[in-house]
Amino acid sequence: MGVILLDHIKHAIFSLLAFMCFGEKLDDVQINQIMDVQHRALLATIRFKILDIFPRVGKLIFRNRWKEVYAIRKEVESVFIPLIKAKYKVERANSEVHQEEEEEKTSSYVDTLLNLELTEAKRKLTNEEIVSLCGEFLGAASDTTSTALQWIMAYLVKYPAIQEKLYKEIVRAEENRYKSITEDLMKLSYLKAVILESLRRHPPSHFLLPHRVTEEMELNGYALPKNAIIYFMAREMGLDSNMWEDPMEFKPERFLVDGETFDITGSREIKMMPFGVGRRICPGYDFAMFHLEYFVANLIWRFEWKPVEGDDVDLTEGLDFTFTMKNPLRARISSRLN
Ligand code: HEM
Repeated sequence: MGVILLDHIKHAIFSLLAFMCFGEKLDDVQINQIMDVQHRALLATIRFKILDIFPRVGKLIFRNRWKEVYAIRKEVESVFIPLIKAKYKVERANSEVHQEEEEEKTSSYVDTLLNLELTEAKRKLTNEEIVSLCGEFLGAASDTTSTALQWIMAYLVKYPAIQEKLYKEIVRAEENRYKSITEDLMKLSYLKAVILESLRRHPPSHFLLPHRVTEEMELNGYALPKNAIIYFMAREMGLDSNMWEDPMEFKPERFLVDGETFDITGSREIKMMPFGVGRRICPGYDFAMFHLEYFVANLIWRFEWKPVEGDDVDLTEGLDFTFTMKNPLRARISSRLN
């Protein structure tokens, strides 16, 4: 039969991100509630894209759609604001009593936002502004990371030799007992190569966010007028046969070049851009890489993953918010600890 992995991946990633965002270990009921409202808010941004095009006239013509947008926004606020207010109370109590201890504690995203002072406006952020920023954080981080993790696991299920090689690297690191989990992960070059190869083959976003040309210019003989909107084709870059040998093949070894670390930020050379590059690069790329390394290392270290009999692991892409697996990964999992 096998387990369908996607729901578990989504729940695990979302729980971690909600902890980073609100600084609380929320229970499953709260996590499901945030996931649900966040999902519907994201769907609304896609369904109601037209409202961006004619914001003023649209308010009259599409009155009912605007009502729906406000309703979903109110729902998001009703879930997020109590969590923000709870943080606010803790902040105040702590700053009155233990200011020094507080400085040493790890902050959540909401803590940072509560402390932020808008220097020009000389004010703090409102609760509603914090809700929007938390929504952006969870929206940008959750689907992308879950999608990437599912693709990586799909390749490891499909290619047992690659899974075995990765497992051996993880076990070696365990035996060597590096100082901390972060240090362990940094030394696992094959793990990093597997993740990079999967991001090259299946970047969760095929296009980056739209970028606007700020001044008229010429690029490779093409005239780009001021204010033109540019879409970068991230997926095509990773599959360019001028850059990559056998681009359709899954070969993590291509990222193991003489102990060199591949520069995902593209500051030396741009060969692929699953996170974008330059000034607008994904601000969470380092987090995302760390989370992927952490989850993949632990899932492979603890369990052996096999395809379901008669299922060859279908790598066809389908579109959700990101480019995910059309047929979600199913796998047979057995503990390696027996
Ligand atoms: C595998 C996981 C991820 C992938 C593939 C990914 C990819 C991207 C891409 C392609 C962009 C657009 C860059 C551009 O237009 O130049 C972007 C933007 C963004 N990402 Fe990520 N991302 C991931 C995870 C994360 C995480 C974990 C966070 C937060 C902790 C995050 C927060 C953001 C934000 C806030 C933006 C918008 C930045 C802006 O408007 O300039 N992302 N991401």
